[in-house]
Amino acid sequence: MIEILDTTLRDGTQGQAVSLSSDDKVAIARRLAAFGVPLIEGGWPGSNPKDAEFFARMKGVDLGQTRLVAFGSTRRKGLRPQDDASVQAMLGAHTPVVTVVAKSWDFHVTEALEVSLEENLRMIEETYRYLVSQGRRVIHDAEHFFDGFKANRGYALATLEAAVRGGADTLCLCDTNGGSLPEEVAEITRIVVEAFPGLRIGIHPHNDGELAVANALAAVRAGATHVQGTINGYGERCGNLNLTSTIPNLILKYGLELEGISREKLSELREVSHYVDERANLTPNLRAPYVGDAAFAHKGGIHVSAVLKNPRTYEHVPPEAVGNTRRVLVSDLSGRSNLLAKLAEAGVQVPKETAGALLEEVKQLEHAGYSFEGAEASFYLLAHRLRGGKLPFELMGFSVFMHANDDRPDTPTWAEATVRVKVGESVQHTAGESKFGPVSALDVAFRKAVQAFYPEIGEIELSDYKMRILSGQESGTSSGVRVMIEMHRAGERWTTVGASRNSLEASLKALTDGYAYALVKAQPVPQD
Ligand SMILES: CC(=O)SCCNC(=O)CCNC(=O)[C@H](O)C(C)(C)COP(=O)(O)OP(=O)(O)OC[C@H]1O[C@@H](n2cnc3c(N)ncnc32)[C@H](O)[C@@H]1OP(=O)(O)O
Ligand SMILES: CC(=O)C(=O)O
Repeated sequence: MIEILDTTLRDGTQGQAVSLSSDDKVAIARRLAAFGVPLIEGGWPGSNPKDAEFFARMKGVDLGQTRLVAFGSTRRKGLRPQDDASVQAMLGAHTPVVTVVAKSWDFHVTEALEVSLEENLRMIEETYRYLVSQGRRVIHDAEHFFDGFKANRGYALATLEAAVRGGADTLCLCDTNGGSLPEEVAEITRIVVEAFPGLRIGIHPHNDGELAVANALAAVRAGATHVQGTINGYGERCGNLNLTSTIPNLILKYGLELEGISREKLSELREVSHYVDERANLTPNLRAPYVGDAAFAHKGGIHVSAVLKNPRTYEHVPPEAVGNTRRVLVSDLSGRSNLLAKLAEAGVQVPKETAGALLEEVKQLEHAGYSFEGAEASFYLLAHRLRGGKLPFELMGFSVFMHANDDRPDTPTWAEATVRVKVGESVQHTAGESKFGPVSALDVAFRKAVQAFYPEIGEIELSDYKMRILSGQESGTSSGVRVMIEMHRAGERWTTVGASRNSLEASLKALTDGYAYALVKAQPVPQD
């Protein structure tokens, strides 16, 4: 049975760009407890008022089977634990479990702590004896254990012995600098497991060599039964062990049982990962194994063709096992299978023989700068048109003027736009203005032209607008651009694409596709 200690709220917040309010910390602790994480390290109460406040707020919170853990360090040199403010703050958090970081590398003892090797051993033993006497379970975080072991094996093992004499029940071996290799971790962990029978041995790897997951798995194979990491791998420098990759590896690949986190619970993994990113105000990693949007996204035509026949051909685990979904991407690397699968998602059945024309057009447009991979609404419209479906309007032309008031520099610039749009048999010629720029003015003019015929477009809002220069085009301001636009209405979101050497034309194409998609989707889909 493997015990997971989540340190997202402590070591995770030591990562660059990771900052959590105490509200965020409470919410994340609740979510992790509902997921079944047995130990949640909430922070260092002696470090800052926010962490102290978090532990005070958590006193009234029921986390079920989950136990909250306070973090701290061994007593300062020359002090009794009873007189050490940091040790007292750990106790003041009133958690049943504490994790204590202690030095195990002789170099660190003399260089960073600036104490003798003997004093460090006393600091460990006395701190733990005191914490245990106060009713705490003590997890010993052996900082730099692997580097320490390689430098001075005898001393590194002596620090563990001091921890055991003090009453620690878990010896967690930390790869603090994150540079160890899996074979070293496996060998050293095995030696420690054999040297301390009956004690729980743990692993706390960092990801500086991008080996944290491999190192955790190596340690577990060598006998470690306690694993420390963070959701999404947040943490100091390159991050901590990513639990969102490690937990499914332990359960699905090694068939191990995890305390509190069952196979069924694993189906919440993607949601937990995105919840924590949302709380931390960080964009989810597209390519995150198991939980990322791309983790089960198939793009190559050959892959899609095979996946549609049997998903195991290109998927190492079923996406639903971790709460993710399979996605088929449409691009210039597509075959007819991609297109057919994408159309089927939208409820449109097309025989494989008639998908050739659509495939050809997709490849031509992608060559011209379009990207349908993330612009599923534009792809849908393209398919609709090629299958003889009518579009609700036709854009016939547009013009844009920018006005700047040179003699009144305090007056903002403003844009004026006109559009000509054919709706049914009627040609509308309308104008719009905006102080927010030419795309906004075009939008005002366009809505004016179309809204009398389709009042529902008044409910549609723009949520995102991205423009980027097309790769491979190094022609300065005359380079082609691609514009991606996201729109929403009543909880539904869709994305469109436009590409051109003229940024306004690309914008207007993506914008009008966005409105057309909403109107076309509202009509019944004609079937072949
Ligand atoms: C591997 C890890 O992730 S360990 C956790 C690291 N996390 C953090 O440091 C975040 C929270 N830290 C803090 O808020 C502050 O650093 C505090 C409150 C802990 C200490 O602040 P300060 O008292 O101003 O000390 P400062 O941060 O400058 O230096 C750290 C001190 O801790 C000492 N120290 C380091 N490790 C240990 C240890 N295991 N046991 C005892 N003392 C330690 C250092 O020797 C140094 O002492 P010195 O001031 O006598 O030189
Ligand atoms: C304790 C800890 O966070 C480390 O050694 O990395």
